[in-house]
This record gives sequence, C-alpha cells and structure tokens, in this order.
Amino acid sequence: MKQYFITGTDTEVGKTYVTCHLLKAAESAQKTSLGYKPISAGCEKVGNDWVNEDASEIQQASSIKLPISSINPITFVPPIAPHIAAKEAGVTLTSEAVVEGLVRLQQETPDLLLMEGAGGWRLPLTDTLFLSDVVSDLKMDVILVVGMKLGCLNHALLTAQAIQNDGLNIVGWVANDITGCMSRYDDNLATLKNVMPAPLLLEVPFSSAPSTEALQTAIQKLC
Ligand SMILES: Nc1ncnc2c1ncn2[C@@H]1O[C@H](COP(=O)(O)OP(=O)(O)OP(=O)(O)O)[C@@H](O)[C@H]1O
Ligand SMILES: C[C@H](N)[C@H](N)CCCCCC(=O)O
Ligand SMILES: [Mg+2]
Repeated sequence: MKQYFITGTDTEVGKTYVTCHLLKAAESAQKTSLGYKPISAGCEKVGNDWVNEDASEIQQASSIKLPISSINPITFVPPIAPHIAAKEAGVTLTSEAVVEGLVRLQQETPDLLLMEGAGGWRLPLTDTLFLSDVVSDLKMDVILVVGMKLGCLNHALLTAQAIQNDGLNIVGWVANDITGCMSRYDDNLATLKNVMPAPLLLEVPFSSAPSTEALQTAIQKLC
C-alpha cells in the first residue's frame, strides 16, 4: 500500500480535482484506490449523513466503496476555517481523530491511499496544532498541487520549503491549470520546473482530463 498526503498552494486550487483524477487513474491501472478527507467545512445533511462535496467526489472516485462517514469523519456545516468551525461547534480537533480515521481506511489495504488536507499546508487545527504536524508525525510523502495563477510561484516555493523544513518528502508537484487563462502560463510552468525542489508529477489542463498516458505515468511513480 502506498499513501500520500495531498496539499495545495491554497484553498480552491484543485486538491480534490487532482485527487479524484489520481484515484480513478489508479483503478484504470488495476490498482485499488481509496481517498480520505479527514476534515471538511461546508457540509449539508443528506439523510442521516453530513455530506461535504469533496468527500462525496472522493467517495465516488475511490475504487473501494465505503460510507461517507468513513471517507470524511470530521464535518462542519459552515464553509470556513475548520478550527473556527470546530470552536463554534464546541469540538476540539485532535491529531488522534485524524489518525483514527486513517487507520480505519488503511485496514482496507488499498494499493493507493490519498489523504486530502483542507486549505494549504499550515492549516490550523487549534491555536497550537496544525494539520501539517499530524502529517509530519505520520511521515507521509506529500503531493503538492499548485493552482496555476499569478502569485503561485511564491506560494509554491514557500509551501515546498515548509514541507521540507518539516522533514517530509515531496514526491512531486502538480501543475493544475485552474483558470485556463493565466498570462504566460508556459513561462510560469518553466520557472516552476526550474525552481521547485521536487519533480513535476502531472500537468492538469483546464476543464479537460489529463491524458491517459500522463495519468498512468504518474500512477506508475506513485504505486
Ligand atoms: N483543472 C481544472 N479545470 C477546471 N476546473 C478545475 C480544475 N481544477 C479545479 N477545478 C475546479 O476548481 C474548483 C476548486 O477545486 P477543488 O475543489 O479541487 O479545490 P481544493 O483545493 O480541493 O479546495 P478545498 O481547499 O476547498 O478543499 C472546483 O470547482 C473544481 O472543479
Ligand atoms: C471551506 C473551504 N472550502 C476549505 N475547505 C477550508 C479552507 C481553510 C483555509 C484556512 C486558511 O488558511 O485561512
Ligand atoms: Mg478539496
């Protein structure tokens, strides 16, 4: 079993989008896949479940089918910073709760297990604990999704430095074209290829799937 933490240069940069492409590509390569979204903020009640859109997409993209509460055990209603939502709900976010949900999914022994963060790398769980602390304790390899837009060079480099300073390995970064209209896209991509301290794992075009070949190359590197 190979497992990775998916982080991004910010919220809304395509972590879920990329995670789902990788989970589905793994299945196409005859690998079992499972996604984990430990903490979500922005949920609605569907039947007896609190359902977050990321979690629902990840559930559908995973080859191993599990209840939404296993894919996403910690849910908050308002789409805000999770530690603030937790405080409002009278809940304390803990490392143990995140790890407990992960261990449950590891017991399914998928070939590929992808855990999506929320927001960017240094996401607070409390005023003294960050999701990055939990990932560091777990010693997970990291995939960094870069939302290709003006400002991403700085965000990508700072995030990569922070991950490495935390003692973790970046297995690769993903160039995700989230707008389809970034000025000098190719020049920005070339700069990132030169300056990032990790290899480009995958390029994801705007509004269309990456090529099957590119996805399979990425899966071969990951699995
Ligand atoms: N390559 C792309 N082409 C078109 N739309 C995209 C692409 N990548 C992401 N999107 C869209 O951009 C939005 C944000 O993407 P996504 O939800 O994956 O971000 P995220 O980083 O997971 O955000 P969060 O921090 O909330 O988890 C979504 O509507 C998604 O469908
Ligand atoms: C609600 C939203 N979609 C995200 N999942 C949460 C993003 C939290 C960002 C916190 C921050 O760094 O400011
Ligand atoms: Mg997401």
